[in-house]
Amino acid sequence: MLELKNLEAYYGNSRALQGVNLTLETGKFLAVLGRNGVGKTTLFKAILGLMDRCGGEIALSGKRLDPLPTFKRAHAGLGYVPQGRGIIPTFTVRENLKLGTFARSGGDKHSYDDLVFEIFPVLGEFLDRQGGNLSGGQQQQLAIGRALLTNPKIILLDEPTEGIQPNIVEQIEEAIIKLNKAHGITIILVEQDIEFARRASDSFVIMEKGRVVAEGPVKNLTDNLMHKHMAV
Ligand SMILES: Nc1ncnc2c1ncn2[C@@H]1O[C@H](COP(=O)(O)OP(=O)(O)OP(=O)(O)O)[C@@H](O)[C@H]1O
Repeated sequence: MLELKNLEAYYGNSRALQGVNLTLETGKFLAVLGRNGVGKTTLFKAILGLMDRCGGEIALSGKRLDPLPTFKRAHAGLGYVPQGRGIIPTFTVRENLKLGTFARSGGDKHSYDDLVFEIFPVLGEFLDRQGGNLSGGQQQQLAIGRALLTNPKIILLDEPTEGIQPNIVEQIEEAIIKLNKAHGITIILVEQDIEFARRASDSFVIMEKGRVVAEGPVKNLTDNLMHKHMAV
């Protein structure tokens, strides 16, 4: 279980997260929704230890993560697929994937090495191609593959379908759902594509101005709520 208690995060003196409380059971799928600039990416960065200043508590399976540096949070089981994918363009696909393995904890037996190429065969075909020469959709697959190679318990995905051509969007969505449903990986997804969020997730939170303003099981994610809190 992942638990956030009164999580705050600051850019300088500006408080971008205003005390977020959240509980996510192992193996579940949570969608984090909200307009641009409400703090969704900041929430991910705070969970991962990528903010300069935070307050509150983060615990994974009862173990406090908030005192730990980012690499130890990765060892504890947090995988990240950042907005914009974060592929190193001059590294090959093989080298980009290798980066994921550096974030594993030693002696970890459970490995998704084969699964990466099973769900994204194109990565196996393009192992020696530079990351920067892949299409946007292929780069997104690479970013998800790299996160999988960290052997995560939870993957945080920040707008994985943003700017991706429609034929690959479907593959990426199905892969994310499979990682959750077939492999038991807990997923937290930031997404503007509400239909994907509805289809894939068990529960949702909607953020405004650094706070959670609505939450519940996904069946309660009504059109009314969407209109009230999102630009649809
Ligand atoms: N590096 C930064 N320095 C200062 N303020 C920032 C920085 N990054 C984000 N912010 C501010 O923090 C707030 C939350 O931004 P954040 O990127 O977390 O929102 P978001 O919900 O992820 O939006 P988007 O959907 O556009 O990615 C915004 O007001 C934003 O302007």
